[in-house]
Amino acid sequence: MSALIQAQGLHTYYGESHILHGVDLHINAGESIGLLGRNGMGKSTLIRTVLGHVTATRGSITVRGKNCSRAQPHQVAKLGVAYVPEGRGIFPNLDVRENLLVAARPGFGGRQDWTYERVLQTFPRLTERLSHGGQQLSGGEQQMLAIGRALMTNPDVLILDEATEGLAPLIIAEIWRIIGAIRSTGVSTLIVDRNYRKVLANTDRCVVLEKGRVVEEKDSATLSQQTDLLTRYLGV
Ligand SMILES: Nc1ncnc2c1ncn2[C@@H]1O[C@H](COP(=O)(O)OP(=O)(O)OP(=O)(O)O)[C@@H](O)[C@H]1O
Repeated sequence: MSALIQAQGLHTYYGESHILHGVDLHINAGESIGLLGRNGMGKSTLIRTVLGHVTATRGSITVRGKNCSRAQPHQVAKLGVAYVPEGRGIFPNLDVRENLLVAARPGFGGRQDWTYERVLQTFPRLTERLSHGGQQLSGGEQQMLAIGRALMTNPDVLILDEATEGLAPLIIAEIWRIIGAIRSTGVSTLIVDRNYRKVLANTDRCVVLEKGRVVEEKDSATLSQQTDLLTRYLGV
């Protein structure tokens, strides 16, 4: 299987701080990957490096075989990689409908699978809020809108960093349902979430980071049985 995203030997710094120490990551078409590790281990930095928000000082990144080691975020996005950032990034002054439509564009190779109607079918709650401004939405609705906006770009890979952070339990359950629904359509997902059990249950494979290094990489079903490893690396 050819990897949609292939990162090898990434070293990333913030100023003098050396955060990633030779990280490899690959995501195949249709695959769902979890990124696990305690706070501050480099999960968001890895995502930001792959997306081109930060440039690795060493290592290589390819997306669909194209060299993206020095790519800008919009170039990575054009290759079919969508990102739902921690903190959401919706337009507060636009209503739900406008927020979705302004994000719409064909995916890589002109794919237009995710129409406005289809996105709304996935998010019944947004359908009830179409004319509400972004700033009038609850945190959970804003998160759904952020995911909906990412889908409007017809991505092949959807990256979710702490998608359930700070939300009420019922809304969290709804977000996981949505992630499952997206996964079943064949879109690849890369998921970071504090609830490692949910990550393990909703992914094919997990990569565990500790202090900027990959310390485990296993299929999620196997890893979920290995409580010794989970205790060691996730402190649970
Ligand atoms: N913009 C930045 N400038 C300097 N240091 C940073 C910056 N962002 C993150 N760091 C540091 O880099 C390290 C890795 O952070 P990162 O956010 O990638 O970890 P994480 O595994 O995603 O953890 P968390 O769940 O807490 O976000 C931490 O020590 C953090 O303090």
